[in-house]
Amino acid sequence: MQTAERQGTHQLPQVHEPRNPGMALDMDRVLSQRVNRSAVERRAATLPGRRSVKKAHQAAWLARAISCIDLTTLAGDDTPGRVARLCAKARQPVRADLLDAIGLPDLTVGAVCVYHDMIAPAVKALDGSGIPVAAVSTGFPAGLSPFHLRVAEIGESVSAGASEIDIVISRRHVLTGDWQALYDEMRAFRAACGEAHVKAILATGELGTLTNVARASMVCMMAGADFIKTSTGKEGVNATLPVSLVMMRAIREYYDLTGYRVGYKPAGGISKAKDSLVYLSMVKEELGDRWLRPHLFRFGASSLLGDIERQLEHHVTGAYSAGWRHAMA
Ligand SMILES: O=C[C@H](O)COP(=O)(O)O
Repeated sequence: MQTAERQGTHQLPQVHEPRNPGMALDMDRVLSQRVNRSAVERRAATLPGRRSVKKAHQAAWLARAISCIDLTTLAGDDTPGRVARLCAKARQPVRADLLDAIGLPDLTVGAVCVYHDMIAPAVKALDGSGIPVAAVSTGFPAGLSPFHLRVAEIGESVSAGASEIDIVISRRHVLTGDWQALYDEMRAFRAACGEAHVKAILATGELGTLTNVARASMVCMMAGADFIKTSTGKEGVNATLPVSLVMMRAIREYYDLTGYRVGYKPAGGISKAKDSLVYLSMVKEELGDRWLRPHLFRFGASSLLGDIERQLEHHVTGAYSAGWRHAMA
């Protein structure tokens, strides 16, 4: 990273990013997506071993990871109290003395991500912070409720104050190769979001092949997705490096085709600081520095922040604290 970037996201100049308007469904382009699984897996396997994040810059990279977290709670026993505590963590993700030590006293996470009923407490708890509330929607996680209810759910969540909506696609449209149906569904979801940004959750662990992942990514971007996201966190297999490579390359191809930058959100099972650094270096290599900002990259994670805080504490004090001290996130 360059010197200015080592200061962390909050000192970076704001970049204006025009919103992806989508385009007509280009079936030839969709069907031309073909992925060689073993080549992708070989390339992905080389990533964790590479030391692309130098030790001296690690605190800055960890801070960058924090700024890109969608701090998430998606549990049946969520309460306004739990969400308020999570939002306090979102406002001040790391102990104040550690933030001062790394020179980023105003660091926050990228967003707080909750179910619909928890939007109101989250909006209240984040008032004045500028941190957006993201809501999972459209019958999350399976997406199998009646279509009109899924569309209506988006409207309800936007009215309740969510400015980001994480929709789930109908996996059956991918598994049956009905790309037109997937496109129409995604377009309707995008329209229902209005000004709120929409993240399309592909549930890649249920799509069967990496070729399907590439095609579904392309269709959702053509239909106007602001972000494509791997997983709900509830599938048997969630974010992986091979899937991320495929989705990032689809994002790059879409950018080359249209000039619009679509964001990327790996989600589910990312809980270690060192894994977050691998993802960041992958984004840097595959998409470039411009994507290393919260408006184009997020981690969907419920427990990653706790481990990053531990690593930052070690970086600043030379000692590790016990894991239980970071229980909330
Ligand atoms: O989108 C976010 C995921 O649901 C979080 O998954 P996680 O609990 O495995 O971090």
